[in-house]
Amino acid sequence: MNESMDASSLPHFDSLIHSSSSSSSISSPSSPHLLQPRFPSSPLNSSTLNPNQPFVIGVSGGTASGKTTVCDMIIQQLHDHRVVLVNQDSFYRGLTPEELEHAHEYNFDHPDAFDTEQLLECMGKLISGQSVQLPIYDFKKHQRSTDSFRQVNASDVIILEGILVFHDQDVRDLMNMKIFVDTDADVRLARRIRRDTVERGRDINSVLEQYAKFVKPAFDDFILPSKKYADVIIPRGGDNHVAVDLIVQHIHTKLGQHDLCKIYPNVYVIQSTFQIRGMHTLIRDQDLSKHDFVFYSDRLIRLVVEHGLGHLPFTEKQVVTPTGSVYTGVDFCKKLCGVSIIRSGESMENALRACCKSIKIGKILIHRDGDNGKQLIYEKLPKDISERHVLLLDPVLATGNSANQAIELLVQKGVPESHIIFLNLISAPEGIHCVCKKFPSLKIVTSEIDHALNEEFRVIPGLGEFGDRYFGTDD
Ligand SMILES: Nc1ncnc2c1ncn2[C@@H]1O[C@H](COP(=O)(O)OP(=O)(O)O)[C@@H](O)[C@H]1O
Ligand SMILES: Nc1ccn([C@@H]2O[C@H](COP(=O)(O)O)[C@@H](O)[C@H]2O)c(=O)n1
Ligand SMILES: [Mg+2]
Repeated sequence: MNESMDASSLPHFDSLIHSSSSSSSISSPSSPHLLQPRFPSSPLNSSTLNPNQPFVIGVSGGTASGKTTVCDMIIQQLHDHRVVLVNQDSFYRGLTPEELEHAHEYNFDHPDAFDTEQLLECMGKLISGQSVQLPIYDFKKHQRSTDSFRQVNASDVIILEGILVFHDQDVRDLMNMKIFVDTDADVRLARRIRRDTVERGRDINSVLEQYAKFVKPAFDDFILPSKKYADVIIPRGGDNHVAVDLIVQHIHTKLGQHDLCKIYPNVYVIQSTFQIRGMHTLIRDQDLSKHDFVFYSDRLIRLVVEHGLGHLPFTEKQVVTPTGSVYTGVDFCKKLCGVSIIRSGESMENALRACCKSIKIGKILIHRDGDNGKQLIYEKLPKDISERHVLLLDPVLATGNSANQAIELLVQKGVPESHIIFLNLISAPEGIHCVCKKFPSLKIVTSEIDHALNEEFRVIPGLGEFGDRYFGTDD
């Protein structure tokens, strides 16, 4: 699980640390515990998912690139959320008396300078909603405070910032979003000289010597190679207001989303409006007439289908308008088809036909009461289905067992997983986990994610048997 140390990094590890490594608190890169997964309940590990997990952002970059500045800007703009900042610096190991005597020979830029085990433990607690006391590190004394801590409480957003927060895979796996602050080396060195002489009690010669001996080589060996893990790279750090605004917008969107959308990037819940909530309120009402149930279900289905079509690939197309001007637009994806899971899925066919003229629609029947609870009974699919994008139709996703059976069939027929868009009106979290774990590249588009399944595997609050209510066979 963990990054092993690059052989190329070893020469930069100072002789003092080599010679005293057995007595120093710095662990050997080959310590057996480092080979074990140390924090199994990462937010992306859905089997141990806590539905109220905070959004975790990692911010890395070279020294003095502006990481702390960017984090402060993000925190300021997220003022309507509870946000905490965790600095990797807090987890610097304090130097032993022997190391302190030769502090200028110590490599503070090597991954082993940090207590990553402790960082993982603290992050694990914060992610699971507990408060933690973070160590306070003194850059002048190269020591942690022995009598004071920084109390950090559970939050909606946790920002973990530091030069090497992308180095260790277990730490990376905690993050929902990774930002790399990319600032020119000469700018960084100039800032570092100013900061370290003004704030960290160093003289200019020691800053330059440390930079050449440790900071720059470690940047090349550890920090720069970790840039590839970033989702977003911010050139010019805190000067880049556009990038920071976009990041804050994205975080706002993610915080407003269902937790499952944060975990599974291919799950899309259509943006809720009072119209949509109103229609859901009606179709969930057990006293709604059959006629109205069909009417409002059809309206919602149409919205889901339109939204699903928006996820198909497109090509650029130019047309000439009656004014003689050129309009640059897009051309719809032509190679597509629908597949309905009988019987409820058939209720979605009209909406698909209304949006896509003469679209081919295949059918799959899965019987739920067979030996293993899911048996394929019937299938009729377009012969060239492997060349098409497939809109798979089922208004209610419950356990995900029949959906997986249907998707397996499509994949067997040669449809790439990423060419399948599964459309639902209502999805249960259990069904989403079941489908997304098995088919992570498939997209799910739904109008609402419900609370859970009950002991009879019915979606709660749900709307009862969709097929019976839609086709009038419920009395
Ligand atoms: N855009 C900027 N323009 C000028 N100075 C900056 C800018 N961003 C950061 N600094 C200064 O550079 C130093 C390092 O910035 P900081 O955000 O602490 O970087 P990091 O956390 O990456 O080490 C600080 O003294 C800070 O005030
Ligand atoms: N006792 C220490 C500990 C760390 N450093 C340097 O700090 C840098 C990391 O902090 P940034 O805010 O710049 O990201 C790192 O490059 C270490 O060299 C130190 O000088 N003394
Ligand atoms: Mg900093």
